[in-house]
Amino acid sequence: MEYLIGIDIGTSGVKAIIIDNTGRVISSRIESYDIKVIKKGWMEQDPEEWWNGTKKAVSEVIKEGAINKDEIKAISFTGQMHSSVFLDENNSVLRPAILWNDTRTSKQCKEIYDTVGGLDQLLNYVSNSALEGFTAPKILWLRENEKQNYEKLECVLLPKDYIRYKFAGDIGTEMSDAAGTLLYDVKNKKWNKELIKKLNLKDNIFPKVVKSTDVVGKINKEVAKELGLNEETLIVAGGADNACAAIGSGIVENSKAALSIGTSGTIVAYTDKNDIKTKGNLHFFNHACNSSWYIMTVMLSAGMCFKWLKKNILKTDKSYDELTNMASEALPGSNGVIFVPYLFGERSPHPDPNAKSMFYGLSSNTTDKDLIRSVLEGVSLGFKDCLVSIENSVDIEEIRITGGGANSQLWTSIMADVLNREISLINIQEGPAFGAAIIAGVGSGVFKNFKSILDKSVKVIKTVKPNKENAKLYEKYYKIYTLLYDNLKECSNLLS
Ligand SMILES: Nc1ncnc2c1ncn2[C@@H]1O[C@H](COP(=O)(O)OP(=O)(O)O)[C@@H](O)[C@H]1O
Ligand SMILES: O=C(CO)[C@@H](O)[C@H](O)COP(=O)(O)O
Repeated sequence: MEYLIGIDIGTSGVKAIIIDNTGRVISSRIESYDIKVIKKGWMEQDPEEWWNGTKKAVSEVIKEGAINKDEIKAISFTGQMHSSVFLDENNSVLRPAILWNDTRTSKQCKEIYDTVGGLDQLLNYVSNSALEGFTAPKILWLRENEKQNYEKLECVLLPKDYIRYKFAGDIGTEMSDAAGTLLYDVKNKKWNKELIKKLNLKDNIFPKVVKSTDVVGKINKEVAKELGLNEETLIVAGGADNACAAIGSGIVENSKAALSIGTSGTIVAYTDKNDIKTKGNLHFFNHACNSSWYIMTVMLSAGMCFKWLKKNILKTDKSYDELTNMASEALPGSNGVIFVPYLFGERSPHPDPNAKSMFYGLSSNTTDKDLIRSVLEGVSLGFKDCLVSIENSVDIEEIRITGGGANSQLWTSIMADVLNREISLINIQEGPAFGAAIIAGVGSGVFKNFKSILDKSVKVIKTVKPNKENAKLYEKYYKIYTLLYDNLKECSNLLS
């Protein structure tokens, strides 16, 4: 038997999983860590914590899997996108990593637009708009605020590439993570030297870019010894977490999309075309398979809204299942209440840090059941807003739902009704780590290609059809939902 390890450097922890050469998950382990909130909007993590977490998670997952370590053929990596690891000439970390959800760089985003001459020009360069979370504004921030660190800066890496460096000693990245830096020419697959020059950034700090499935070396002898792994274990480049989550859901051909109700909410749609026009309200990144691309929307708070309602408003110890049972007793439409989910501002389809969340339509008859249902409906309306934008660029025939929210029958049926689309549930809920293990398998030759192994291992286990009557009601709610953002934009700006 041959085995493969996938490692996901997530925001709340590192997850390691082992799969076998049929794509079956053998064991899975998470080691959690925290985000350091330095001050409002400043989010950091120490790469050393990722590394310690990784070593623990890998040791444990091997123990739990009870497999012969010599049969582990390859390891690959995935992780949070955009977060910056700054290295000096000795490849030592210069300062804690600035994370993808850090918003300290609004000034630098404006500088990027001013320097290149606006959104259209930036889209011509890198196919994406300047968002605070992306890597480029973080490098500009370092240059302006920590001059000494910028002077010592020799390389910028993404989180999973730093961990890959610790495993193999190889400094580099691959296309799907390079795409999220805002300095990579996504269409033509190379660093955009012209943009790097315009921004007057050092041009030697961007590492070589390989394909996700490239074998970048063998495991470093000391790490092999420490983790008890065979020195012949291959290290495969890997991919960004959203690309790997898409692979792990079988999104490897046109007209398929994955919709994830996690802490944030994403829709990722596959495309083999490099000329997608997005107006900057969608992300357009390189995929980690088939030399393709994907279009993505990101809602900053999706499942987060439900967690917030449970903890901050209802202040209850009831489980999510108990709460959704309560919500199922409220009628569709939540007794006239519409929830707008912009708890952290929003990214898609409105890149607007000032966007505000609200319950609209509260009355003296509103119950806690209505509030819970309205949160599930409001988050689903946010997904509808994203889907409408994506479908202006590509056609989607199949939507596969994943993430914690997909555990709820009620939420998935509300989603089907709001989107007025059939939704598929799949057997794999391992997320990006599973995609990384698949990449390890394709890269090391254990699997022939992505499609053949994913057709075998990722199966649709259920389809949820929309209820026509509810869909009609939610069509009306969607109209009101979009009007709420458009009409209250000025008030939201005034309140910010
Ligand atoms: N049984 C459930 N019913 C409804 N929602 C759930 C359930 N379990 C988890 N969730 C939702 O999923 C969210 C967590 O999603 P998950 O994909 O596990 O998180 P992350 O994106 O942080 O990895 C929770 O905040 C909650 O909103
Ligand atoms: O910013 C993005 C994508 O553009 C996020 O999806 C990050 O990639 C973080 O992912 P998690 O660790 O929260 O899953």
